Amino acid sequence: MGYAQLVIGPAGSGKSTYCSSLSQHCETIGRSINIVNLDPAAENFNYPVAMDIRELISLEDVMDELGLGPNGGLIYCMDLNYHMHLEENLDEWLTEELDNYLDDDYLVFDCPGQIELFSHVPVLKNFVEHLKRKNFNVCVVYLLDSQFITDVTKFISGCMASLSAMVQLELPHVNILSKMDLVRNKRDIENYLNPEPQTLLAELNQRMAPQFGKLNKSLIDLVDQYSMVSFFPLDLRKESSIQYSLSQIDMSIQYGEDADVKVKDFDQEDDD
Ligand SMILES: Nc1nc2c(ncn2[C@@H]2O[C@H](COP(=O)(O)OP(=O)(O)OP(=O)(O)O)[C@@H](O)[C@H]2O)c(=O)[nH]1
Ligand SMILES: [Mg+2]
Repeated sequence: MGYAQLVIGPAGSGKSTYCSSLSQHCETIGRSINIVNLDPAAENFNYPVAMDIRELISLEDVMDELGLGPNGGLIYCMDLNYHMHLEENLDEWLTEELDNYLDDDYLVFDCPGQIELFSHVPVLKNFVEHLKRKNFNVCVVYLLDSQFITDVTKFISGCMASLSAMVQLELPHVNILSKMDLVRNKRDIENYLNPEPQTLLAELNQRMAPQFGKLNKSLIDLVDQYSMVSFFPLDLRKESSIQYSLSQIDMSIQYGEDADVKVKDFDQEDDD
């Protein structure tokens, strides 16, 4: 059994930075972890790259040859079904690369930020099926920028994007609020880490015209029913914060038996 995190989230939400901090953290604690670049548009990394999709396909070539823009080009690059005509397709490339990893190996996939990849295009879904066939326990790590969460409407839109990924990928799912170091007023954010549905609804109603009342109620019910209004704050300056997120993720993919101990290590007090 292998283990994998699929790191997704809106463009610029901090996925690659998270991967590099995680890589450093694991090096510090002497844990083996392999970061995979799945972003054909990526230019440079601050982490050692174990596998790199750019070996297979480059966004620049696709844009040049097919006359696509950056977003269309990226979706093209990522789609397994489009690769039939390539000498080597993504499926084969993955199979070959994954064969280098043994039981118990832990992979972290740094995905591109195009929201289409996890909202309606089946690319990541196919990719996940492939990992499952290869006997990987996979979970989604959805990163949302803390700066999104300064008001309730942005929060709901971030939740909806996360929900698309949950519905489409059907995997264990960990929501993380990234860039906590940028949060000035901690109290604002704390209200959103584990909010009461009723409070959210009241805020939403206050922000919007009265005719949206029913829609707001349905939205909040939906978010509540998927019990997804729960984000872990991640502050990359703090080892304890990285450790805590990692322990939550590990639990969701049943990695390691000492997960309980790791949770206890986290001292919430040092956040203040
Ligand atoms: N202050 C702060 N800045 C961050 C943090 N994480 C990422 N950033 C900054 O946010 C920007 C985007 O970070 P990336 O890690 O490239 O984000 P990404 O999600 O990989 O972006 P795409 O791959 O383009 O979707 C960069 O300027 C980072 O330096 C963080 O924890 N704190
Ligand atoms: Mg990135």
